[in-house]
Amino acid sequence: MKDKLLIIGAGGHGKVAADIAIKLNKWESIAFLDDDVATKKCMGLKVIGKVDDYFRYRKEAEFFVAIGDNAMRELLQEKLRTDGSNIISLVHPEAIIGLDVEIGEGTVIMAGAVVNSSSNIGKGCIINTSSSLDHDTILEDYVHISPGVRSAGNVNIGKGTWLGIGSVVSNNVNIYSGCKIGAGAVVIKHINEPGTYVGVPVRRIN
Ligand SMILES: CC(=O)SCCNC(=O)CCNC(=O)[C@H](O)C(C)(C)COP(=O)(O)OP(=O)(O)OC[C@H]1O[C@@H](n2cnc3c(N)ncnc32)[C@H](O)[C@@H]1OP(=O)(O)O
Repeated sequence: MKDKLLIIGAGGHGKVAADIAIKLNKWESIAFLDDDVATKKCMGLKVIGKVDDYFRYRKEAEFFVAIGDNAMRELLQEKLRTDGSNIISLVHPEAIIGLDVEIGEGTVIMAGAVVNSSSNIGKGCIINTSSSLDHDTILEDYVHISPGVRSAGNVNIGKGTWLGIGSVVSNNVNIYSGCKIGAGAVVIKHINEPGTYVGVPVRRIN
């Protein structure tokens, strides 16, 4: 463990990641890297360089990639990893994690989220505020579970899929990689093709 944490991305998602990191009280210093040179501070923490500056800090710091877009987060996290950077995950002290749960590197679990027992959460996932994933969930890498999602037991969610705010997934359902599930949508059957799905129950719109 290193005593410096660099959060990549000083936007809204970066703020929430920083909030968790500060509350965890594990690092002596926490700062941001961001390509917007106009942003000098975020959450009272300094922005000390651009994203590509990670390379010169990679021996002395740990990193968290706080970019909301699943594809961009994947690209950057994989680049950092290839260059030997140490990527951490962040779990809010008021998230509830069941027994026998695995959490991949670069994943964040936010305040009030519940991940129930025997679930396997991939790398670079976002499990957002007050969402719940029930027992035996599998999230592949770089999935985003938005605030307030309710997902039942034995659900599998494919790589890079985004579940919109307040969406609901029934038990024993698989959702394919690269899907967008709209705000408030209800998924009651397997989704076997990438696409954007909305409504109750969901229908594909593109
Ligand atoms: C902490 C945070 O803030 S995390 C972020 C959380 N944010 C979210 O969860 C946002 C979720 N996003 C959505 O629901 C979006 O509407 C998406 C991704 C499903 C679709 O976005 P787009 O592809 O831009 O679709 P667009 O807005 O053009 O809408 C296409 C049609 O689908 C309808 N539609 C879009 N979203 C929904 C929805 N959630 N439920 C029902 N209908 C919808 C639109 O009304 C429109 O219908 P029309 O053609 O009859 O006018």
